[in-house]
Amino acid sequence: MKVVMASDHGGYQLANEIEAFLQDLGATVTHLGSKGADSVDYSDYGIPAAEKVANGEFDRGIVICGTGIGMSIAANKVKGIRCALVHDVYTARVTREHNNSNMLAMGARVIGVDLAKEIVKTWIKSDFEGGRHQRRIEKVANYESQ
Ligand SMILES: O=C(CO)[C@H](O)[C@H](O)[C@H](O)COP(=O)(O)O
Repeated sequence: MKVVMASDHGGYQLANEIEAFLQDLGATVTHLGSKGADSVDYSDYGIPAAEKVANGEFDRGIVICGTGIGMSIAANKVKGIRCALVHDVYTARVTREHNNSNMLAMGARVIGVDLAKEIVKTWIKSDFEGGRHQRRIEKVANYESQ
């Protein structure tokens, strides 16, 4: 699986941990940055990451800022992106099964490294169930296309 990552100054430390963790899981990871403590704007990193998922260059995207909120809002502005802001293992699984989320957002100022790794592992390994959920995400996609 090819995964693109993005973070800002609030998320880069957790993002570095998650990048290594994803590689241990067997994923091919590209981290667009930012990778340091200098203050940056999450939109400058989150939107390019989302575009690379939307255009098929990457299978999934993981974006991390202080809260995860800015990154998730930015990513979800890109057509075709279903970015889920997740801070627990249950919704990590269900957002794959029900929403077919193609991006995951987390807040490094909200959760710790161990929980973030559990969330990422669950999200990577869970599959979309289709059926009634396909109909629902299609309705969202149709609205997005108007
Ligand atoms: O959480 C975020 C956006 O939703 C960002 O990661 C920022 O860290 C947050 O907005 C705080 O920004 P600051 O410049 O570090 O105060």
